[in-house]
Amino acid sequence: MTTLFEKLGGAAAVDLAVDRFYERVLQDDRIKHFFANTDMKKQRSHQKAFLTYAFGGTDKYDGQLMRQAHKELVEKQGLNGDHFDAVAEDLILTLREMGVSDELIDEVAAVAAAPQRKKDVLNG
Ligand code: HEM
Repeated sequence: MTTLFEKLGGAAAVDLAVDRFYERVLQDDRIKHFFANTDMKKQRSHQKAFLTYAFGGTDKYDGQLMRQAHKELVEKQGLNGDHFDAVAEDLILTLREMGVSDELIDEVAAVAAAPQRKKDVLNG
């Protein structure tokens, strides 16, 4: 079975995409404020984590950890579904810009915005 991660080009593709995705997220007025106090290295590792999960490149997804990591953002900064969707949209635009096929983009979108994942991040 070829995973979505492999179809997209594996770790090399994630590394390439992470740079562009990172730029896009930090310029997005809908969500950039969440990263205002996060250092650059952490921000990059965050975008990479997001992408790797979205590409199905890890089996280490831990719902409890996701809840913990975003709990304060939800409670103190009002992180909500619109913000989550904005990040997912930035990911789709990044992949489109990179020339990834619509078919693969649809697959990524389904994984990235999987209901359980969204629920975990938003502490729902
Ligand atoms: C599937 C979706 C997501 C995944 C897999 C994910 C992944 C992670 C992980 C692994 C951490 C803790 C480690 C780290 O800081 O690198 C984290 C923290 C964080 N996440 Fe997410 N995240 C997701 C969605 C979001 C969204 C939608 C936002 C805001 C728009 C967001 C903003 C943050 C911020 C600001 C932190 C704290 C960084 C810090 O320590 O300053 N995340 N996320």
